[in-house]
Amino acid sequence: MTKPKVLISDKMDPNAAKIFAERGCDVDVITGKTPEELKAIIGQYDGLAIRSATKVTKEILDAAPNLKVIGRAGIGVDNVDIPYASSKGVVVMNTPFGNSITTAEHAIAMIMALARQIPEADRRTQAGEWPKNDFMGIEVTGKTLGLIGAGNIGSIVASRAQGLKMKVIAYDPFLTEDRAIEMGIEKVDLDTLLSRADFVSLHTPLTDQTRNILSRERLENAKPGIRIVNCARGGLIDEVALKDLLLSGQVAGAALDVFEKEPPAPDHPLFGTPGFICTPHLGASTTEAQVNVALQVAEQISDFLVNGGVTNALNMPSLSAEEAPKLKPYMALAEKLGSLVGQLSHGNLEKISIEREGAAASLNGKPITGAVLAGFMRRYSDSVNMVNAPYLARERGLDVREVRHDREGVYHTLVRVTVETSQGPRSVAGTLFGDAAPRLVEIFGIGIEADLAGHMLYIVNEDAPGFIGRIGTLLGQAGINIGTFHLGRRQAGGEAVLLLSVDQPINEELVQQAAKIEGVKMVKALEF
Ligand SMILES: NC(=O)C1=CN([C@@H]2O[C@H](COP(=O)(O)OP(=O)(O)OC[C@H]3O[C@@H](n4cnc5c(N)ncnc54)[C@H](O)[C@@H]3O)[C@@H](O)[C@H]2O)C=CC1
Ligand SMILES: O=C(O)C(=O)COP(=O)(O)O
Repeated sequence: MTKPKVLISDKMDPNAAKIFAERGCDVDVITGKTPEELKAIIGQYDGLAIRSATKVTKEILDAAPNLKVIGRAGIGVDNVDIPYASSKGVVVMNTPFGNSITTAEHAIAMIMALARQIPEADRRTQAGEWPKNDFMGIEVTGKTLGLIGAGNIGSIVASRAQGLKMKVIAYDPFLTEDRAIEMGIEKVDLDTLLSRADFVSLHTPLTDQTRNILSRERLENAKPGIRIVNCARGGLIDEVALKDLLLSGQVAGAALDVFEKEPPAPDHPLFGTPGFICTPHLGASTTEAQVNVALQVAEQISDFLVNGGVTNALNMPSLSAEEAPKLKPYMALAEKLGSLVGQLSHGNLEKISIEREGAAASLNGKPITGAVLAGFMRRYSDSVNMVNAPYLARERGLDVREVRHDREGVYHTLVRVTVETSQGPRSVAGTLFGDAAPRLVEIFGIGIEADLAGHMLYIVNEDAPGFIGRIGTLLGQAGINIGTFHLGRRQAGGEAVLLLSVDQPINEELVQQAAKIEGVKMVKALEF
């Protein structure tokens, strides 16, 4: 049997190459390639081990017919086009915990560096000055630290900051009151956090919800003299606004480890701004963390290529060979239902129930529950997969109920997902056609039949003549082609839902235009 070939395309601890060789893979270490150069060589590899520098785009994936697995030695996978990798059958894995302590420590280092202006004081002292009178710092003891995102890294930062006698408050839609109490922190909304925090530290992935979360408006309305640390992802902060507000004194200091574009241009607006310090994406760069993630990623990739084992995959379930064929379509259904309910629910999400009815009741419920939770939490975390979703849900205090009904209802098999939101319970249900094809059959109490796939538009409206024509015209004028069209309603003339699959992504502007059409109560663009 020929050995699987693996490429390590980013700088990685040498232990990774050693493990690959020991576990039966041929490994090449070729770093620093341009996308064009990578495209030229990627075709020969079965596995790719990366950090954040390699961008695994559609073009790279199209040039990689043999690629079976991508392993990220680290956490964030926003440099990988996961939907496209999934469509090409490429498994994407990360190492969700290997560098979290190290990154949390970097955030703490940034807090201290800001409080005492260490980089500037060092620069001027080494330049021969003795600027003792120019640097009046602040103590962190007794100050309030506001965490945006309290997952793995955020919660480690919280405990370290508590050791420094800071008061910690957090904004995270997935943080329950119980978990907050356990961590000894206070859960608040974002505006409250910004009005109270002396320091803010960001620890979320970059998603549609978190992009520009520290916008100009939010920064302008924050507590005067606030200090900001970002060791998560570029794109979470409006960098130009940050410069203006540092200059005005509204923001007293900012420490960035990550930038919207990396590496940033040499004339980046923030460079040279008083109160601004930065590091070149060093959050994960310690010997300990790099050994951890290199070993883990090499073990995971080689286990997959040599034995078929799946660990920390973001787009594939872990399953035994016997159960797999029967459960696979259920898991696809479950993930779609979880994702739908996650995309349509807002507010404090503390409870989720997964009911299996008819044929589904007799199956192993764990993978189905895992798939629902993975779909549900996907938009909150890069690291969630069907295997770790139940664990993460438990850790975050999400109350997960699994219910089996042996009776058969209208459908021979049914999976129902209900979340308790601050607006009350919201439930969706689906079945399998021909035991293979997942279909949504109910949405918030309204019967409908639809395949949940690709780009979709969900509309709640008053059932009235002429409405569908108006939506069709709007999409047509925007050059959006409708693939499928599904309707449901409570009763004639009552509340109706419309679910469209479309060939192009729907932008926020179009959503706003659709929301203005007469009779429309709610519009949401969905992605599956
Ligand atoms: N600078 C560096 O070198 C490193 C950066 N990172 C980045 O740190 C970030 C956090 O990593 P982990 O803590 O491991 O991830 P995690 O998945 O454990 O935690 C992320 C948290 O953000 C929360 N969140 C999601 N959407 C939110 C929103 N709209 N508002 C507030 N909170 C929201 C989630 O509920 C979750 O608790 C990731 O972006 C990761 O890529 C990770 C390692 C090294
Ligand atoms: O693990 C992560 O998310 C990181 O951002 C670390 O990035 P790096 O591997 O140091 O390029």
